[in-house]
Amino acid sequence: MSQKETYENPDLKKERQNCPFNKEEITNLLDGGKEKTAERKQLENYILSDEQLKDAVPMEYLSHADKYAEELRKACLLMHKLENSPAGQVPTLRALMGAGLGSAVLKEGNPLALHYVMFIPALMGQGTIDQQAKWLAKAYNLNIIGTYAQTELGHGTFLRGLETTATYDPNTQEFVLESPSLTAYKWWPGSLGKTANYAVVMAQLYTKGKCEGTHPFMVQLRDEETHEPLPGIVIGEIGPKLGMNTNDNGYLGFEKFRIPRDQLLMKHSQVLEDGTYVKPTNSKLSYATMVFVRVVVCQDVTTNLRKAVTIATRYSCVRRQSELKPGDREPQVMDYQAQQNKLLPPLAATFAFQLASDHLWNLYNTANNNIEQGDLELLPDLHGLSCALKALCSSEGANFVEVCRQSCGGHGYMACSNFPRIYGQVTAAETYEGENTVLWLQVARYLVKTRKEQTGGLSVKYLIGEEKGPKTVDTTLEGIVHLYRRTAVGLVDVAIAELEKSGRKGEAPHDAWNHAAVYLIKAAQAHARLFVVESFVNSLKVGNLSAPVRTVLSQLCELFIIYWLLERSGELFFVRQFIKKRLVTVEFQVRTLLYVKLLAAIRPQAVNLVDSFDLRDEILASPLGCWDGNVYQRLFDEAAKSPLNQSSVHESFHKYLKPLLKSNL
Ligand SMILES: CC/C=C\C/C=C\C/C=C\C/C=C\CCC(=O)SCCNC(=O)CCNC(=O)[C@H](O)C(C)(C)COP(=O)(O)OP(=O)(O)OC[C@H]1O[C@@H](n2cnc3c(N)ncnc32)[C@H](O)[C@@H]1OP(=O)(O)O
Ligand SMILES: Cc1cc2nc3c(=O)[nH]c(=O)nc-3n(C[C@H](O)[C@H](O)[C@H](O)COP(=O)(O)OP(=O)(O)OC[C@H]3O[C@@H](n4cnc5c(N)ncnc54)[C@H](O)[C@@H]3O)c2cc1C
Repeated sequence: MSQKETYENPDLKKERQNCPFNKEEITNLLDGGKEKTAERKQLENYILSDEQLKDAVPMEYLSHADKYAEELRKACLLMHKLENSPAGQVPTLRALMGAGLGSAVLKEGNPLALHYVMFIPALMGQGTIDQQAKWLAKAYNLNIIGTYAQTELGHGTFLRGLETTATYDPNTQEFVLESPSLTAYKWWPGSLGKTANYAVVMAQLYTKGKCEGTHPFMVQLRDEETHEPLPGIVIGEIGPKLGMNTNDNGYLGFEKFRIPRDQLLMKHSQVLEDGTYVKPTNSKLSYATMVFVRVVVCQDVTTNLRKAVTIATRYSCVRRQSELKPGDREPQVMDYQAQQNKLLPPLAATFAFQLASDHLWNLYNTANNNIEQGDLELLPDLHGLSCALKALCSSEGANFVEVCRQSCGGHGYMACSNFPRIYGQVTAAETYEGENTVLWLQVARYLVKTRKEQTGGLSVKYLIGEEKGPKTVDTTLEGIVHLYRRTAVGLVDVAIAELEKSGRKGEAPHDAWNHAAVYLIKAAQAHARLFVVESFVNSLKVGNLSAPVRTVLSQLCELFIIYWLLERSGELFFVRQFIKKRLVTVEFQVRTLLYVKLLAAIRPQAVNLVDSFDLRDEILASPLGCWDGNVYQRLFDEAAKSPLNQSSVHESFHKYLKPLLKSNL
């Protein structure tokens, strides 16, 4: 392991004895190879050995403004360290922006995240070669710091409803940016409040008196020297949030603010000098930056889930409570089947989500390269799958993190457990980059279209043509994946039937769509789950895995597939043919038995599995999850840091409590 302590909790020590598989093999698998693991470890040593990047006091004890200042200090220091990073700049940046290494230093969100996660990608995806030449080097060198300003006070989801206008003035060859109402103010963009001095701003483009829809504009917001907002720019921070409090989300208004014509990012559409508008090949190309972020969010929430599962699993093997066998020593809480039922499905989910996210990342790269060559064929499938997996990983991830917190009892409720921060991050991903319900409906639109038109991309091929596979109960893994497939197809058909029923009643298509939302969302979720389980099963068929690693991963795969089936059993009842054939009842009896057996089979390997994630204590940032299992001492040490413990009697006693006590005498 990366950290060997002198103390090791005896229960954890026992858990780690006789591990039947090579932990490093799993670590390498998750990192993407032995060399990548070595590179990651080297980078972690480089960053985490720097004393200046350590917190003097826990962040919870700082004011809102001090938290921001402290995190900005560390974020800037990290950028200075980039230059000499042993891992090279790009891998270092990737590690520093997300929930892994970066979160060990910047626990409540990186004030520079949006610059790298959205501003630079927007420039690359939306700017012409000339525009990239003008801005990209400046952005990479941090001569300018940007964000992505799209959401407004009045609209986040419905982009066609955005109110900010950019009106072309051919006389001066400028665009005039304007916020025509309070609800037109940009509201939410990360880093906008205090950090960024530039932004890619999405605004309704008007030229020759006609609105051409939302387009991206490169806009300077603050003076490069003084950092004061430029005249015509109204800017500020929106205040404390449930989590991510050092991402300085902000607001922004425009008062007839002028920018040159060539600051419309013109890779896909242009406005010529005389104001002539040149259309893009596909109007949704201006949404491409969001697609990229949806893809990386899947990876990010998976890393966060891994942290939560590691903390909860180690703690559950250290924690002893109650009585299992009368008269015996109190058992490790992990030995309760109920606790295994809480923790082993999320443990399995970390593998399932990572494998599906890897698949999505590959699709993104292929589709993006094709788009660069003018071939948009993969775009609908990429949009459908990125929406589906972003919504699935973030919603299931947030639920699982909460279960992990609950599994740690009272101590899980402490801020220092790190669950509040992890939850704050994962649940934010349910909302940002497309609110999940809205994304499910986008997925459903793609599924319905595919099923009806019998044409679609690779991820929806199963909806085209006749259903293949066994029609009766088949208890093999393939058989159960087929049940997922039949459910997914069945739910799309149920949704279509519902739409057609409304149509026959004379409802307009948009009303029919609204009235079928419950079915449409269920169909979209079943599709996403099918994709995840298929990726998991297929990944285990290929790959150079040793027999012991294949065995434990297969157990996790089977457990996860059955867990979801049991959890979502209600959905099977929507598919009429399942009930007719009594398939549901028989399947459940068989599966529940197997699920319980799998819990017992995986239980002894739980600590070894989370150890193989190889997450350093600094990244877990929780006394409950440390490698050494010295939970109680560490909780005491954390309590000692409370400002209320710096004196035996707090001054407020004399001010408020003492007079009150006296008055009662
Ligand atoms: C490494 C670390 C990673 C991450 C974490 C680190 C830090 C995190 C810190 C901060 C958070 C980071 C980022 C958050 C930033 C944001 O939140 S930015 C704002 C994001 N906003 C949204 O996502 C808005 C959601 N809304 C939409 O996307 C759209 O409005 C809509 C899709 C819901 C609807 O758009 P419409 O124009 O109305 O379209 P439609 O009529 O429904 O559909 C028309 C057709 O267009 C297709 N389509 C829609 N979107 C896309 C797309 N993106 N790509 C391709 N195609 C698209 C749709 O499928 C329809 O096709 P048809 O063939 O059926 O007509
Ligand atoms: C932490 C965080 C960071 C963010 N960072 C950025 C950023 O950097 N840049 C940026 O531009 N934005 C950012 N955002 C904004 C974010 O992208 C939006 O909040 C998000 O897209 C949701 O939009 P909304 O707030 O308008 O929600 P709404 O759309 O108002 O959602 C409210 C409810 O209405 C429902 N609803 C809306 N439309 C439909 C529909 N068509 N059918 C059915 N139900 C519907 C939703 O499901 C939801 O339940 C951030 C948000 C958060 C929380």
